[in-house]
Amino acid sequence: MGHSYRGRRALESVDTALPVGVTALLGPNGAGKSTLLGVLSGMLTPQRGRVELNGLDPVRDRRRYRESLGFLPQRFTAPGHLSVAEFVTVSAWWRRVPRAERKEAVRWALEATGLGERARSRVGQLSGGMVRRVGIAQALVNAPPVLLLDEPTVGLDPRQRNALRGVITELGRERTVLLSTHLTEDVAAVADRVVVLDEGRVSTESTLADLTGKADPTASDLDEVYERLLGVGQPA
Ligand SMILES: Nc1ncnc2c1ncn2[C@@H]1O[C@H](COP(=O)(O)OP(=O)(O)OP(=O)(O)O)[C@@H](O)[C@H]1O
Repeated sequence: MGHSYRGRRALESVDTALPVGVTALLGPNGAGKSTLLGVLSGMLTPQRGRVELNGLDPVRDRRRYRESLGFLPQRFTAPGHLSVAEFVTVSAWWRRVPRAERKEAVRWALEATGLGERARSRVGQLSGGMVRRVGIAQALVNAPPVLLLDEPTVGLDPRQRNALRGVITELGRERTVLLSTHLTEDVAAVADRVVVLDEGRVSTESTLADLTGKADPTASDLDEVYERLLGVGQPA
């Protein structure tokens, strides 16, 4: 599938299937990562080709499509007057978490993102990193089979980044997680597979082990491979 903004091609032709597990989406600035995640989330409609998620079409099956995924957009915002718990509860309602399960779902999502203590804080009074965590909590709240996370670790402090990596690894055991990142540390810590986008095309699609020739590659192993693949040095 492909996508253009006012005639300018941002995604050329991407044809990929996403298995269960964590796939990291890598690529230089402007490669089309956010556009791809936007199209997969159903927020952007591809001008060419189609998207399907477990047999669901984002337009034809709008409601069920939305319920089967969680999406953290690159520029996540939330109404400042709501408390963290209120906002995540509204997200749970929107994604049709049954009323009887909503409280527990919100508790779990806030716990997973380290927001348990901030449940009553107003979103408008939180720091940038905290708002990012709220964005991750709303993506997780219905424990969807597919999670799309656009740069989830940006703005998080090191402790939270590590905690979130643990949560993502856990979620990836049974779900499909696609996350974009510029940090090879994120990739080494959580990913099973890597998709590299370059100028709107998939230039590489591989397991981490095949890509690096190592069973348990480190971030610097990945930096080396990345440099070789794109000839651009480290991810921007
Ligand atoms: N709303 C928009 N209107 C016009 N052009 C856009 C828009 N959003 C993105 N683009 C263009 O589409 C291309 C792909 O952008 P995209 O944000 O998908 O890349 P990215 O890989 O996520 O980049 P980054 O790593 O910087 O976040 C870029 O050339 C960008 O300038």
